[in-house]
Formats: sequence, C-alpha cells, structure tokens
Amino acid sequence: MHSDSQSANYTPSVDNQPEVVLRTKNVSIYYGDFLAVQNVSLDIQKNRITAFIGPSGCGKSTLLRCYNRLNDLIESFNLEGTIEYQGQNLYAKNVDPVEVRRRIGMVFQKPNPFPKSIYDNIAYGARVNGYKGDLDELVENSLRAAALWDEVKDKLKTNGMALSGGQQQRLCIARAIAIEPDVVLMDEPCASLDPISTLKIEDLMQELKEKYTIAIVTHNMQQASRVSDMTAFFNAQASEDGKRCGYLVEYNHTEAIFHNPQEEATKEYVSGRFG
Ligand SMILES: Nc1ncnc2c1ncn2[C@@H]1O[C@H](COP(=O)(O)OP(=O)(O)OP(=O)(O)O)[C@@H](O)[C@H]1O
Repeated sequence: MHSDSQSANYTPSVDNQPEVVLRTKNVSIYYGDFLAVQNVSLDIQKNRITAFIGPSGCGKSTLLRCYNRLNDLIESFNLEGTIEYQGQNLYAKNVDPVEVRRRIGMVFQKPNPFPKSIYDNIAYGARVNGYKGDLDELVENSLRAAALWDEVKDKLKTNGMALSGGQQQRLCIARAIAIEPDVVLMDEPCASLDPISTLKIEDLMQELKEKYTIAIVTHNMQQASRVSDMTAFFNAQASEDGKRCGYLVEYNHTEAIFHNPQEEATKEYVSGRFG
C-alpha cells in the first residue's frame, strides 16, 4: 500500500536548521477500526506558517486536531507513533491535555465567539487561568494583535455574536492569543469569510507568525501559496478494505511544492489537474 507515499514523505533538508516546535513521527490515526491517516512524519517549525493541503477526507483536520489533543474528546480516536511538542511526547501519560490546549490554541472554520461581550470573549480564558495582570490591557493588546481593536474599541460591551463573520473570526483569533499560546492551529479559518475578510486574516497571519507558530488547514491553494512558508500535501487512497486512508505525499517549502514538486500527484494537485 501507498507505493508513492513510501518514496515520498519527502522532507527537505532544511536550511538554517529552524527550531522544530512539533515533531510528528510515524503517526497513524484511527477512528475505531478505521485507519484515517497513515504513517505521517513531518516537523512544524517555529515562527513559520505551515499549510496542510489536499483533497477532502485525506485527514488534514484529523492530524491538525492531534496537535492540541482535541481528538481525545472522540471516544473511538487512537493514535500510533509520536508527536513531540518542544521535545516532549504530547501524548505521554503525565501530560495534561488542558495545559496542551493552553499552549497550542485553535481557531475553527466557523467563527465561534462565546455569547458574551467582546471584552469577556477575551477576558474569559484569562480569568479561568487565574490571570493576575491587567485585564483591560490584555483585552486591548489581544484585540490590537488580531487587528480588531480600531473596529471595536468603542463597543467592548457589545455581544461578540453581533460582529460580522470576519470580525468574529478575528475575535476568535484574539481570544486564542490572549492566553499566550506558542502555537495557533487554524482549521480553514477563512472558509466562511468573504474575500476582503479573508485577506485581512491572511495579513494578520503574517504579523502573528513573528510571535507564534502557525499551522493551517486550507482548501484554498492560492491561500496556501500566499501565506505559508511550508506546505504539506496529503492525499488519500483506498486500502484493502476499500476505505480511504490519508497519507502525506510531500512536505517542503511552499515555493517548492507549488513550483517544483517532487511527486507527480503534487504536481497534478497544485496545477488543478487532480482527480
Ligand atoms: N470523529 C470522527 N469519527 C470517525 N471518522 C472520522 C471522524 N472525523 C473524521 N473522520 C474520518 O476521517 C477521515 C479524514 O477526515 P478529515 O476531516 O480529517 O479530512 P480532511 O482532509 O480534513 O477533509 P476536509 O478537507 O473535507 O475537511 C474521513 O474519512 C472522515 O470521514
């Protein structure tokens, strides 16, 4: 199985040895008996944007959710292989998933602000974590970092749900960074946004990567080529039982994936000739 994935799982010899934040080693992911993702190895590098691209069902979101142990909430979920965060096994028995999610935040496809004021959307996590600093300052700084402050500074008591979709998504990003994570995972963060809001989020990502490491799942190849430094292309193929299993075809600098891919499948996918 996976003849091309075996020649692949292509990872570049990386220049300047950037620091690895999340190391994925031979990871296979199951939902019950179903092997959703097979044998993925890739490193997510510090202060870079890593994009996961590939056809529907190849396991991009499944893998992304493993990085902050969100799949733990699914009873049938099982992971083989290892994911190391800052050199530590993320799935070791003594690791607290709640602490993992504090360090590795997530922004979802559909903006999901709390049905609370804009202010409380940001302050909530800090309060829960027993934040001792100045909450007003934290709210302002987080909203500024998410490029939302100027639009909402006069209505911080307004319900977050009353904002536009694009503003809600930036509020969710502000909420994610308010708890000062290291990594922000984004699962198709622009899928429900108009082109202008999408560009705002893309610009924002460029600013955020100065401080955070970002991994993003996107269906939008232009977006991957515009925003990411590294791109992982996944595909799915039928296993013996006819079920489709995802695997990593190729992982490299975004420029190489889009302009000089090593694998035929990548070439076809990025040129739109896939399937
Ligand atoms: N909670 C779950 N229980 C069982 N199977 C699941 C679950 N979540 C995902 N899957 C299956 O795992 C496979 C990978 O799904 P996943 O959503 O990770 O793919 P994806 O590449 O992100 O797809 P898309 O681009 O359509 O979002 C699919 O076959 C999907 O049906």
